[in-house]
Amino acid sequence: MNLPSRVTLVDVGPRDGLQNEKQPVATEHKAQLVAMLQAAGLREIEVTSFVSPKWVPQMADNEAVMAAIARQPGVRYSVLTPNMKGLEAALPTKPDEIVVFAAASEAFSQKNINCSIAESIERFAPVVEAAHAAGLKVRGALSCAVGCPYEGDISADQVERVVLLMKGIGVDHLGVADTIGVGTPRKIQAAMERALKHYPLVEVSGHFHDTYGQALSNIYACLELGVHNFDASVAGLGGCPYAKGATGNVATEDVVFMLNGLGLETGIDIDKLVDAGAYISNVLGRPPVSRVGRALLAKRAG
Ligand SMILES: CC(C)(COP(=O)([O-])OP(=O)([O-])OC[C@H]1O[C@@H](n2cnc3c(N)ncnc32)[C@H](O)[C@@H]1OP(=O)([O-])[O-])[C@@H](O)C(=O)NCCC(=O)NCCSC(=O)C[C@@](C)(O)CC(=O)[O-]
Repeated sequence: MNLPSRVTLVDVGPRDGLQNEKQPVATEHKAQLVAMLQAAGLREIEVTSFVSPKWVPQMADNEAVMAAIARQPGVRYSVLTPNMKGLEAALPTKPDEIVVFAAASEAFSQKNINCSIAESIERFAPVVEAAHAAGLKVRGALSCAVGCPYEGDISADQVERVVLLMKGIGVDHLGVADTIGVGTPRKIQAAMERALKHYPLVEVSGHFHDTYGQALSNIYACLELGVHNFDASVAGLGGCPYAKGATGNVATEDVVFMLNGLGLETGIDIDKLVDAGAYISNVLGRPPVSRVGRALLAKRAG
């Protein structure tokens, strides 16, 4: 089987990873995390979100974080914007890309962004148009692509329905997200195939939480389809505020270790990545969730 020879990883740790932290994380630590990720070779980093600070207090310093990052040429910095208010606040901070986020589940859409799927698409349409007018690419995240914490199983038909809605408003890239990590390889492939019916391979990505330990298998299953863009979160940081019990995204270190073993290029230096994971874990006062991170740190310590 021919797997893609090169894989692009978006580290979503600074946003998805930290958004659910109860203790405030200082802006300087967030900026330092971004600096260490780019030093490790990450070329796409999801930095923050322009959402309501009442809903997600940890992201309230979005403007300050965007001002504090030391931008490196060739690195793309993305931010989440759920509505025009978010986009208008984000644009002056000069992101390279914005992310709108819908769900394949009505209940999750209500809990996460306080509106139905149809209303969310209506809200995103002017965001996409304005982002394009500003020369920015728009990624779309599609949450609960295989399962929802409120509705249970989600069918591939439900996924395709929202994929088409996103495509209809001009979203450039479609990220298939297993928000609560219940997906297994064939289910993930079924959801992914619906995205691939409407988006080219290069504009589809996987975003897999590792709650049930399936994320690496799911990434491999997507590689088998030729998908070569994935989100991951350094140190396995994260969890969604609207998906109780869901753990973080698959750890970037674990993904890079697997891809290195498969001989697939990422351009990422795993030792520097482990440093970034150790740094933020130290800030948070707990060991990295990443098994590779923990193993390599233990090896270093002798
Ligand atoms: C979407 C809203 C804002 C709707 O929230 P709402 O309450 O329906 O909005 P509203 O328009 O009625 O406004 C209510 C208040 O929020 C303010 N407001 C309104 N919009 C903004 C904004 N953009 N930035 C800052 N403030 C905003 C607005 O100004 C007003 O302020 P007030 O008058 O009460 O002082 C809210 O539901 C929200 O912020 N939700 C948070 C969603 C979120 O961040 N979820 C986590 C990220 S998604 C995710 O993690 C999943 C993903 C992407 O990783 C993939 C996966 O794994 O599934």
